[in-house]
Amino acid sequence: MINVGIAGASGYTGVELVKLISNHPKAKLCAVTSNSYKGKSLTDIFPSMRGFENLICEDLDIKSLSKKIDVIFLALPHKVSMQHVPTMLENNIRVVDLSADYRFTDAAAYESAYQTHTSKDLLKQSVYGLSELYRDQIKASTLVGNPGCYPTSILLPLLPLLKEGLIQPAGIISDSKSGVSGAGRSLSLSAHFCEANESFNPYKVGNHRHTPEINEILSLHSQQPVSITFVPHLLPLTRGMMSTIYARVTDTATQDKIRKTYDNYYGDEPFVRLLNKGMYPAISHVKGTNCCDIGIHFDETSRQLIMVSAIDNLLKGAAGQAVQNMNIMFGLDDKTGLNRVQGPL
Ligand SMILES: NC(=O)C1=CN([C@@H]2O[C@H](COP(=O)(O)OP(=O)(O)OC[C@H]3O[C@@H](n4cnc5c(N)ncnc54)[C@H](OP(=O)(O)O)[C@@H]3O)[C@@H](O)[C@H]2O)C=CC1
Ligand SMILES: CC(=O)N[C@@H](CCC(=O)OP(=O)(O)O)C(=O)O
Repeated sequence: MINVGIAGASGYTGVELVKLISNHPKAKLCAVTSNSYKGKSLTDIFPSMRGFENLICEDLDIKSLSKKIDVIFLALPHKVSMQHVPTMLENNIRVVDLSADYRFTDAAAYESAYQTHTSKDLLKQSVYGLSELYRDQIKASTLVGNPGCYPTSILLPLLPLLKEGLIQPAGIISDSKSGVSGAGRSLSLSAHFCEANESFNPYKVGNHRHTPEINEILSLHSQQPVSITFVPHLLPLTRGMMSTIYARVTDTATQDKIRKTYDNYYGDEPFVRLLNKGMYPAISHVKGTNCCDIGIHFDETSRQLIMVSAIDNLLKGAAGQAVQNMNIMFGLDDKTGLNRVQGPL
């Protein structure tokens, strides 16, 4: 059994992790932490979590945690994770960090979006946790920077085609939409019911913090630096995310080559599903699963490719992918403890 701790269990991704680890056949939930609910049970915080009365939130005390856990999920805000990770690694605790603190290799790119990084040395050691594309590095890693939710929905469709030279690095556009749980559990005006309900709006146009993350990863897999146009929108839904991505193909690309490339990269992957020609994803089809569904439309005349992807932002976009990464780190099958098929909704 893998002994697991979850820091930030009182947040939206933290509580998803609690549910996943509690049902995981090879992992045991040994500790949960919260900043403001210390001493309270998960049932006190989330009345729907019946049966978790004995799971009491504790302080993030690394010495005490190191006696009982092998791995910790950090469902903490950016900048908070980096205060703890160096000591966790020194105490032989493996880390899957859901914040942005260890997603970058280039500290300057991190700092362009999040300001000062205080544990830059560890960026050389951390591995980007996009499970399907970084599996070999994740296997050998003690520190995984779990990808952002928008980056997951954008990189999964783009990376295989970019790596194989089938799309042009210039002029890629992603028009993306997220449910409100993407903003986390703490209160904010834009996540207020009356602001989000029955509405739909773009936000952080031209300056969203995920743009440098997406560009860094795309550029690492491209012949030339990539600078994507990324526009996020807020959907009046609790959970779910969709990205509609536009790219120009290269001269060598054909419909057949594009589909075969996806098949080569994802044919054996349990959680990435390329839909048949003419079929497109829906948020309702991936909600509650760790899946990323992808549908494509290729216009031979204009040489324009449209890729549409859908994920559950709290699962493949956060807690589900984090558990998939833990499975890979500990030599388990990716699917262990994760859903490919929705339960009753
Ligand atoms: N929501 C999403 O869809 C996604 C989120 N992420 C990332 O995952 C992380 C968690 O997100 P999410 O669950 O949405 O956030 P929430 O705001 O819902 O939860 C944040 C958690 O962090 C705890 N916390 C806050 N400040 C501190 C602190 N100074 N010290 C210790 N604990 C602290 C909170 O504890 P308490 O409330 O008890 O004070 C809470 O448990 C973030 O980095 C986020 O960007 C990544 C992908 C998708
Ligand atoms: C709707 C909403 O506000 N979404 C968040 C992104 C989700 C998230 O948590 O970002 P990370 O994946 O980097 O942690 C945002 O736009 O900042």
